[in-house]
Amino acid sequence: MQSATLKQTNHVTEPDVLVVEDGHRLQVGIMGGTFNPPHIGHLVMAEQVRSQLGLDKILFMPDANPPHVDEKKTLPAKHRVAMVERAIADNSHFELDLTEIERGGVSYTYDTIVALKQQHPEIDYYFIIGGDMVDYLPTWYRIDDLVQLVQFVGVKRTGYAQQTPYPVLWVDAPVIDVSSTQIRNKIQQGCSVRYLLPDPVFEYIQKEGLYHE
Ligand SMILES: Nc1ncnc2c1ncn2[C@@H]1O[C@H](COP(=O)(O)OP(=O)(O)OP(=O)(O)O)[C@@H](O)[C@H]1O
Ligand SMILES: O=C(O)c1ccc[n+]([C@@H]2O[C@H](COP(=O)([O-])O)[C@@H](O)[C@H]2O)c1
Repeated sequence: MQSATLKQTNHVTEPDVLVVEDGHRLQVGIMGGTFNPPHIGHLVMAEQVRSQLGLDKILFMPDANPPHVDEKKTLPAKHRVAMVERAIADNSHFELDLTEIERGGVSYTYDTIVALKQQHPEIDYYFIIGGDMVDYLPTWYRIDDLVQLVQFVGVKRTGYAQQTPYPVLWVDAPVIDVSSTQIRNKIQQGCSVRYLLPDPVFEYIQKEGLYHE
């Protein structure tokens, strides 16, 4: 794939101004999640998808209220946004996107992709999900319409084929068996989480006293 030239603003609350200068469509991945907190599993899968599919960039998009998670258990958006900023700061291909936080309400991916495609018809979007989530795609809001608008990318265990009624592009990546839930539990138990998330994220958690109760 020939790469397109990106021109972007640094203002995180506005969608980036993306200009295709050589006539090629931009290929942009979306890593959506609660990021409570972001961890190396998210970063490894995003980087593997970017590199293996030759995507121009990956948008890290924290959700406002995730469709399948109990709202009361989710940390306020300002903390999750601050942690994502810190987690992706050293990768120039990664970018924070506040589309869902700013829209508020339940973050249905269909609504998000419709909004993004209206703003940027020149971009092809790839929505990245963990292989385990692919089984749940039939439960997603307006999934039959959504698959017409976005290419789903499933990150799978090497050599493990998965069946799905929907078109999913599979990418192999090392299995990093870590989750935000596991990290929250470890912090609460006073157990080390070093190397499970980037140091700047852990420093933020400590500074703000998150997850200790
Ligand atoms: N270790 C991992 N390896 C591959 N994919 C992952 C991993 N952790 C999360 N994901 C994927 O990242 C996306 C966002 O996940 P999310 O922010 O909910 O993280 P999580 O670790 O699953 O959180 P929680 O434990 O709170 O449910 C989802 O598509 C999920 O499948
Ligand atoms: O739109 C839906 O129905 C839908 C259902 C489940 C998950 N999602 C999106 O998938 C991403 C990962 O979800 P989660 O619950 O693992 O944080 C996040 O961006 C959610 O908004 C979307």
